[in-house]
Amino acid sequence: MEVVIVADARSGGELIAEAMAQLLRRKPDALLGVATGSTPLPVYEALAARVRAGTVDTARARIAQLDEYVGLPAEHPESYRSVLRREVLEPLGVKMEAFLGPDGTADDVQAACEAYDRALAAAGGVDLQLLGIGTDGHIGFNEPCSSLRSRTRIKTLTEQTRVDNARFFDGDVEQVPHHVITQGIGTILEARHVVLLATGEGKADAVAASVEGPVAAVCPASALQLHPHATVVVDEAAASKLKLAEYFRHTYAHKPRWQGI
Ligand SMILES: N[C@@H]1[C@@H](O)[C@H](O)[C@@H](COP(=O)(O)O)O[C@@H]1O
Repeated sequence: MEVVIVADARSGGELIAEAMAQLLRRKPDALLGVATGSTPLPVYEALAARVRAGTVDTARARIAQLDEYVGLPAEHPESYRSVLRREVLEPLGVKMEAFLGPDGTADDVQAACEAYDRALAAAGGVDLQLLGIGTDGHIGFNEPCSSLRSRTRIKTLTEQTRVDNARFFDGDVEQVPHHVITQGIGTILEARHVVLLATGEGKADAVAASVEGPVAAVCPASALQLHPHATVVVDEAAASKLKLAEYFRHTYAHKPRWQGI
């Protein structure tokens, strides 16, 4: 696992967008796994700026969804499908035909989850999966004690996550669904490169537990320690509880630049 400490969210966005751009230059039909939440927005903005500047071509890029609310119609403005269309696909100029996501309104939710795992595999697997992190260490919607080998499935949100996400539902926690579909931790770990971005002091405890704590289901993001190519990009505030911060700074500062992240 590589930890990169950046000055601020904007620099983190630039760093990860450049990694995505390099991937797309190498593999124009790369499958990018994307996350919702406010943290990844600087990544999408920086990548969209490259598309507008003509330094990266997304004509053949494909986008895969990480998680979804159960029961929200696809056209609901806060369904993650709508959010991703608005914040990722449209700015990047990627068409819905190149989008993969689970059906949050399926009658048979379990079948929809299994179908999504099959669709990801049939698409050749995710090349780069971008993740945020919940204050409790969740990735996707894999709440604490999710199996470290879990597949895409239905989960019940903790109250804390519903409260955290109420800001997208007029601040009204009652509107936040209780159930979600999320790629499992095992599914996420199949991506060729996993990149987690965390910014702000509120994520400092979760980052420290994930990076320097034991691999434990109680902190789902700690599963990234098992991935052969995992990058954790954190701003100064999110890095503030890392005991090995100086070591991470030193190793990244002396890394051959051609290696990228
Ligand atoms: N399912 C999403 C996660 O994928 C995201 O990482 C998390 C943190 O969101 P934010 O980046 O806004 O703090 O929110 C939700 O729970």
